[in-house]
Amino acid sequence: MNIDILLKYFPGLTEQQKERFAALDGLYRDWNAKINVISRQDIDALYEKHILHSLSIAKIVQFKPGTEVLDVGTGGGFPGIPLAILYPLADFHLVDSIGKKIKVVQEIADALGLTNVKAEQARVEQLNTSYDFIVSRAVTRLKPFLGWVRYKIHKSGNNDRPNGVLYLKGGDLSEELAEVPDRYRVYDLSDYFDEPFFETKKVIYVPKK
Ligand SMILES: C[S@@+](CC[C@H](N)C(=O)[O-])C[C@H]1O[C@@H](n2cnc3c(N)ncnc32)[C@H](O)[C@@H]1O
Repeated sequence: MNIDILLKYFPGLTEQQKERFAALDGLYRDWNAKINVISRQDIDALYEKHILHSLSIAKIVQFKPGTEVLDVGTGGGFPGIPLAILYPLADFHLVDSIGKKIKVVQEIADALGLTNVKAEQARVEQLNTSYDFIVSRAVTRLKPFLGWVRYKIHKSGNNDRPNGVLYLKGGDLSEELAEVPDRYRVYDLSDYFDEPFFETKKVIYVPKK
């Protein structure tokens, strides 16, 4: 598998970024055979459905050096690992409540030489740390999620958008969005990516109050 689909949307990748993204195919195939972190039928679509989907957050906010990012319920490292490759000067804390998933994430970060990733087995509710941005995909409904992370976002930052939550979601979100305060913005990923996979995909951005 090759990284052409990433280069189509992120043409300015450095050699080191290209090498790291290219290495993910083998790393995820090996680790997924031992510990299931990606559904088996999805592994062939790793670059589109997992890596590019994770990177879609970069179409909404470009993390400046020193930005602190928490990935809640990272599973096998999504969206945190692809974002950490794209933004080597930002710091990423990837947490999941399941230890064996965190083991895979740590092994992959180590194999890539990613020094800006800290992977930790933790429930997000137990963390006492705070961040500029909180990213996530497929963990829970927005309302309880915003409750979990409410006091974990720094007041101010130096990015082009105010600090907040960037949540990757799909499908009809009208019920879910009706439950949360209306300061969110919805970005349709079909505006950024041509592939049918992105037709129903969105980034929900909720700036800190
Ligand atoms: C469906 S998986 C998604 C994994 C990854 N974000 C992705 O999109 O591929 C949801 C993950 O959230 C984790 N999770 C659920 N509740 C959590 C919590 N309160 N704190 C930390 N992790 C949690 C689960 O262990 C699981 O690995």
